[in-house]
Amino acid sequence: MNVLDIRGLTKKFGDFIAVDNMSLSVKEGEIFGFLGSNGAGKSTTINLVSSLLRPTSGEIFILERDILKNSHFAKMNLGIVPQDLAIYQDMTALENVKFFAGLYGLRGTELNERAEEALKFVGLETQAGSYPKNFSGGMKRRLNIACAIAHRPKLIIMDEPTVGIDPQSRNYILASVRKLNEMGCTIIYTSHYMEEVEEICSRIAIVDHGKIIADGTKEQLIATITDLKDIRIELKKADETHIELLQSIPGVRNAAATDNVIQIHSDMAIDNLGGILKCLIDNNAVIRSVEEREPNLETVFLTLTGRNLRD
Ligand SMILES: Nc1ncnc2c1ncn2[C@@H]1O[C@H](COP(=O)(O)OP(=O)(O)OP(=O)(O)O)[C@@H](O)[C@H]1O
Repeated sequence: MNVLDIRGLTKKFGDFIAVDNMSLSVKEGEIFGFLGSNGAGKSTTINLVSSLLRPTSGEIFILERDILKNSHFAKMNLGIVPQDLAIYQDMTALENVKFFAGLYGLRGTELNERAEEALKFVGLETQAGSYPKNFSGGMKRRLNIACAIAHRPKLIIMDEPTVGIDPQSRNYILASVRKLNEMGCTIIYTSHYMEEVEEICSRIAIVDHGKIIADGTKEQLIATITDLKDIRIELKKADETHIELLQSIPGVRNAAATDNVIQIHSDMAIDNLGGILKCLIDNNAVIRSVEEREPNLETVFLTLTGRNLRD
């Protein structure tokens, strides 16, 4: 069964098209990665699925029911972990979870039990009576997750839940995603951290300018670009001139710099590493290291969008 179906979804803000005729299906049991750079349209899509925004056109189905015609059903089956923390500082951790679970219609003993269960799930049971203002960023994120899962939704959408938190909390959140999935939840996980998506997602869609430009397992996506090699050259100082010159070398499909690391995707069949290094040296670059890698998801993203994920 499809837990989510998006058909021909478009959202315009004035003349600007944030989501452009998008179609997408997520099957029960998937951890579905929704990958895109800043402004690609991920959050707008999530806001449409959670009915915070109304589509300009198109349809959305949760568990095969149109969300506009079955708004209560859609709400009960959906848990959203928003990008911006949605927790109240002046309520305790437990009160926060109870408040959100209450919005989904839970009452009485069931409300108390589910709220405590959700707090335990994110490892905050000993902090039930504490106020989030005293929490670390990672603890706040975990509380945010507890608020979204207490009503036991079938579909959980997490919008960049690991932004700006410590590695320990990040690992905790990734483990929670897996555990929720094992418990039967379907997860949509948006991120612009490629490694996370590669690590936990069974299927990945790449979104760019409001469109899905690729959709498949990691292996399927990589198989679309296996004729490319990935060369990384760390320089003392990289600048735009280097990028422009490299782009004119035969075989180089694209080159981009992040900090002082130049990433080049080049035709596997053309032996041009010597030429690339010579070009850099001739243009006064000081080379710190050179590495050639197998193609990965990042290669796919860069090839398809012409940009690094975190530009
Ligand atoms: N309410 C709004 N009014 C006008 N433009 C908007 C509105 N909301 C979003 N946009 C624009 O729509 C585009 C998509 O934004 P969106 O937040 O969906 O991207 P995103 O992929 O979630 O990016 P990020 O990773 O930064 O959250 C952006 O260019 C954004 O500026």
